[in-house]
Amino acid sequence: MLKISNLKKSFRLPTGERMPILDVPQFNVAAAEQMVIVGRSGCGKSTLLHLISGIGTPDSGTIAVNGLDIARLSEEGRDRFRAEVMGYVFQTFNLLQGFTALENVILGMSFSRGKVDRDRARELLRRVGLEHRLNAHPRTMSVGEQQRVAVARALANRPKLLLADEPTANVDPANQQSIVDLIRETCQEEEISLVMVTHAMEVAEQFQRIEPLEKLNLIAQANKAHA
Ligand SMILES: Nc1ncnc2c1ncn2[C@@H]1O[C@H](COP(=O)(O)OP(=O)(O)OP(=O)(O)O)[C@@H](O)[C@H]1O
Repeated sequence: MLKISNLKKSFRLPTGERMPILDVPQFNVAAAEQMVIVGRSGCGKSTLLHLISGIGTPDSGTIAVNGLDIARLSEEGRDRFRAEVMGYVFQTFNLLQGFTALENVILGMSFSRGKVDRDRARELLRRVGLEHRLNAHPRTMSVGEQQRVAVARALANRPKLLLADEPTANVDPANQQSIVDLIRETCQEEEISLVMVTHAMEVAEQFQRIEPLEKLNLIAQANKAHA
């Protein structure tokens, strides 16, 4: 499902110098596999998810998603491919403030070829415990409630690959587990591959495959050696 090879990414510093962030020789995720990436703050986890989703572009290397190298597509091609094939739970939610919870989830569907399925949107919101908040606007919702809307939106489109960046960072333990259960059950039922970033060890430990980014990323290894 996901095949990464020789992926490199750096950012330009204000001084003009380039700071290398990622050097990942290989990272693969099988169809319907569920795995987590862990690692210290700043080691490049969100950057890696941005590259996989095509929000960012690598300096070099290949990122094959469902057989297509996303790094070779135009920006428009990447946006379309992401809308059709991927779901993304952003660390900062990225909900549209002018729309209700239900509308935000429905909007997750309408950028793809799939037809809008209001019942699925309602069902996903029910499963994250927000059936009473369907018509609420994000600004009137708690941070944890907004996070749950973001999870429902990412699953709305029946993606093939779900990228989830700290999807339980802002919720209490009971809601944390219900979000993890919703994500994992939906991914299992619909054969969605899952790449989840988390700092919560009690979440990570529920997965068979836990990859510390420091192990995948030669830059993080070098930084650790110099620390
Ligand atoms: N657009 C950017 N320009 C310059 N530097 C950036 C940019 N985006 C990220 N970085 C830097 O790249 C490094 C990796 O950032 P990233 O957000 O991927 O880390 P992370 O592992 O997800 O951290 P956290 O666990 O704190 O969310 C950090 O040092 C960050 O400051």
